[in-house]
Amino acid sequence: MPPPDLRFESHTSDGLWVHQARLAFGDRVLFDDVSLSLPAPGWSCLLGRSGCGKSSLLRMMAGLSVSNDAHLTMVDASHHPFEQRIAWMGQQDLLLPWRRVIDNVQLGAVMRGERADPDRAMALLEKTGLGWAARRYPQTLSGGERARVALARTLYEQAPLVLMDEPFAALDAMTRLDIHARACELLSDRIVLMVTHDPLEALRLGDQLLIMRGSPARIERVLPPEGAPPRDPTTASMSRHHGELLTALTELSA
Ligand SMILES: Nc1ncnc2c1ncn2[C@@H]1O[C@H](COP(=O)(O)OP(=O)(O)OP(=O)(O)O)[C@@H](O)[C@H]1O
Repeated sequence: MPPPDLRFESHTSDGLWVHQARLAFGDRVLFDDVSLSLPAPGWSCLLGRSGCGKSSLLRMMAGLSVSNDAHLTMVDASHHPFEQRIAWMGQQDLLLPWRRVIDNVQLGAVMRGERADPDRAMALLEKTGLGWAARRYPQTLSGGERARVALARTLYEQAPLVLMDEPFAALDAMTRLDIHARACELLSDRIVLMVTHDPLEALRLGDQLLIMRGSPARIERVLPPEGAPPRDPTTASMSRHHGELLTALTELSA
């Protein structure tokens, strides 16, 4: 049997735009009339001080209810509704302990009542280096291995837009470097918007860095160092950019 085709046609080659995003809780306006543009394909990393509304913006883009006073418009060239075209990866892997790893990868299809594709799930596990773990249960895996299962599950969803809320925050530095490289390769055909608190992670992965600042917050676009992601974190240029970004973020927090 031929291997499953893991290529992906996004139909969003012109990028994706968010317009007029507004979020308020009562009198407290977190952001208003915020716009951002996400390249397709490409990684955008969203940074900003704690509480400025990064996760809320991501949740709003995912169509989740955040507040009675929350609104945004999302458009891309396809003009298809976004509900079926978004994958989510958060800090918690949300793997079901009573299902084997391969069944966790296919969970979305099962929950939607669709026919699962075990060959495709297996091929994605192989791609994340976890083919050997397909029949294991999640609790028998390390944190880094579980994160790779969650990545395979995200990839299983053929969604052009992948929203990530600090997906690698709980991992140690070496495990993070490894999963950065894998995620970068495997999600290279998607539009990724990732919230992160780690400037180095943003510099390593981002095609663009978006910084939320101010009250109400607005979004500033910062270009990362030259070179294609995943960038080597040990170069002098990365160290310099890391320092500059940390300073900028510290100033924002003052
Ligand atoms: N239901 C709610 N009612 C009132 N305030 C809320 C509600 N949900 C969130 N907030 C507030 O909205 C603000 C933005 O929260 P959000 O989690 O989006 O921030 P964030 O930038 O992602 O923060 P962090 O970086 O710490 O995760 C916070 O101050 C939070 O307390």
